[in-house]
Amino acid sequence: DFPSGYTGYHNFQETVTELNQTVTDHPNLVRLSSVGKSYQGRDLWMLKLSDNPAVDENEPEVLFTCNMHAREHLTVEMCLRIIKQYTDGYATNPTIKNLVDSREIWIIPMVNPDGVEYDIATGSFRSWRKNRQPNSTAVGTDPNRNWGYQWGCCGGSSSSGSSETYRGPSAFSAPEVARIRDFVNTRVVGGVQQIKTHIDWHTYSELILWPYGYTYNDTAPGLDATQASAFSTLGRRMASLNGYTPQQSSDLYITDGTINDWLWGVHKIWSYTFEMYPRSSSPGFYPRDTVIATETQRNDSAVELFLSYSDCVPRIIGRTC
Ligand SMILES: NS(=O)(=O)N[C@@H](Cc1ccccc1)C(=O)O
Ligand SMILES: [Ca+2]
Ligand SMILES: [Ca+2]
Ligand SMILES: [Zn+2]
Repeated sequence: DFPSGYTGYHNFQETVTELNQTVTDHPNLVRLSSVGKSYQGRDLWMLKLSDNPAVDENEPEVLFTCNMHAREHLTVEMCLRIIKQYTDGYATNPTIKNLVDSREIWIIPMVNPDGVEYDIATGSFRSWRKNRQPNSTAVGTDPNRNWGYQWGCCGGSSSSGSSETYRGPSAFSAPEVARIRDFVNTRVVGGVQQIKTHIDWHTYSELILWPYGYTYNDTAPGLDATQASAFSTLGRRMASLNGYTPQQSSDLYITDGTINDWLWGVHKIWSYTFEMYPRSSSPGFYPRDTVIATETQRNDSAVELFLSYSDCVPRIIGRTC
């Protein structure tokens, strides 16, 4: 489990308990389901947050994914913060009520439960990143290099099983990735993808990143200048609210097979990565639990702005949808 100084972070079971408690406390706002199983058989839990949550209403849908990388424990706390903010705040905050009533928000707080449990199993952190799926030479596929848009195209991932950025033997070979793919694919209703926007939460560096990651070019097939402008305008506006640095993800380094590139490339979902606190390698992946409240609440206004534009991101540059 988490060592002393870090017990405020949620392990897999504590996350499940928190989700179940949310259902108990707010049965008219949330519905809990699993999108399937991790490699080692843990449920990939997903909470739906909306009015009439048992009904598929014609409302823009939003996806939040957290803890794809095992050691990035602050990110599960970010998903739990969003859940708390938009359930506990519903009765008293009209802005929150309006957003919950007019959107359907899907939250997957722990994308990589096997990796999380492995990272904390000995009581000392192991700096584990990947999932726990064996490969021909080692263990672990990087879930953020295993998506099937421009998979392995461009030197933004590794073919070596021991690498931290191992892309897997094929796209979607990681069960955790395949299960989220399957869920997103079910949200194509009448030929229209219902999910409009997405944030994938990572640590660290305090960045807001948008596609594409596989090319340095600002525009590329399926991402024109207007769309690039909408991505950067919303990205910059959110960065002004949380103090992170906004940039196209390839300005950081080239990546291929990321969730962002697949969600945009295949589904035209406005997909961002937020790299949370800290800015640098001290304390890097392992800030003590005393920072959780501050560093999750730091994103409250950016998340609110994001949800407000989730019906039509190009509205931020004066376009209609
Ligand atoms: N969280 S991190 O340390 O793994 N960094 C991320 C950064 C990242 C995330 C999404 C697109 C491009 C780059 C990564 O997947 O490499
Ligand atoms: Ca609804
Ligand atoms: Ca819907
Ligand atoms: Zn990460």
